[in-house]
Amino acid sequence: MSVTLTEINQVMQEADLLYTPDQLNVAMDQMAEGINRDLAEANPVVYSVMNGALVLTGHLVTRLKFPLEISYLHATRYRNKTVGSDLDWRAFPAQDVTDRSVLIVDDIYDEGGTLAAIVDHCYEAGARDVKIAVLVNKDHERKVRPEMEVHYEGLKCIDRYIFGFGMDYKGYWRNADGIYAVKGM
Ligand SMILES: O=P(O)(O)OC[C@H]1O[C@H](OP(=O)(O)OP(=O)(O)O)[C@H](O)[C@@H]1O
Ligand SMILES: Nc1nc2[nH]cnc2c(=O)[nH]1
Repeated sequence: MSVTLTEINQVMQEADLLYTPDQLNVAMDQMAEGINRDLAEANPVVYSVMNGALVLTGHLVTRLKFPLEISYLHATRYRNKTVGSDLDWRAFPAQDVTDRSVLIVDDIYDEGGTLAAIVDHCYEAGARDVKIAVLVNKDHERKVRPEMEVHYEGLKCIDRYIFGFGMDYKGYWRNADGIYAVKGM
């Protein structure tokens, strides 16, 4: 997909700010409180779902006050586009998670196809327990697995295409320190 810097800059200029950095910090404090409470004795592997979870993971793990391992996996449904399709695994989890506790960290739970596939993969690989932490849960009725539990959720968001704090608009603005909604989307 070709995109110009003019478009990228215009998207930011016209975007609606949904959550400020201060609001994100409060949300991440609350997420960390729950994770510290539940997983302090669990010796978990924390899997950051690339690329979107890169920013959240860095902020979240410094709030966790117990021993853990950090790793990553790369699965993408959107491929820097604004509409998702089938899941493309670009890097499978590397650790042996047999009988381990796993914490999946992702930026956004939208339709849930990504998280559902990752959770299934971890259990198939022998994980004892898989928990999910997301910064944003998009509010709509299109969840592919509505019964899937999200254990640590920072914020709800309206049903628009959002970017910032790890989330992209056509590959850009993952570096924005707030969360924004694209005008008209
Ligand atoms: O709930 P879903 O509808 O499955 O969407 C959520 C996924 O979409 C985004 O990833 P994306 O595929 O855009 O890749 P990225 O992490 O590289 O941005 C996001 O990081 C989640 O992993
Ligand atoms: N950047 C971004 N990625 C997503 N993946 C699923 N939903 C979204 C969204 O609203 N924004």
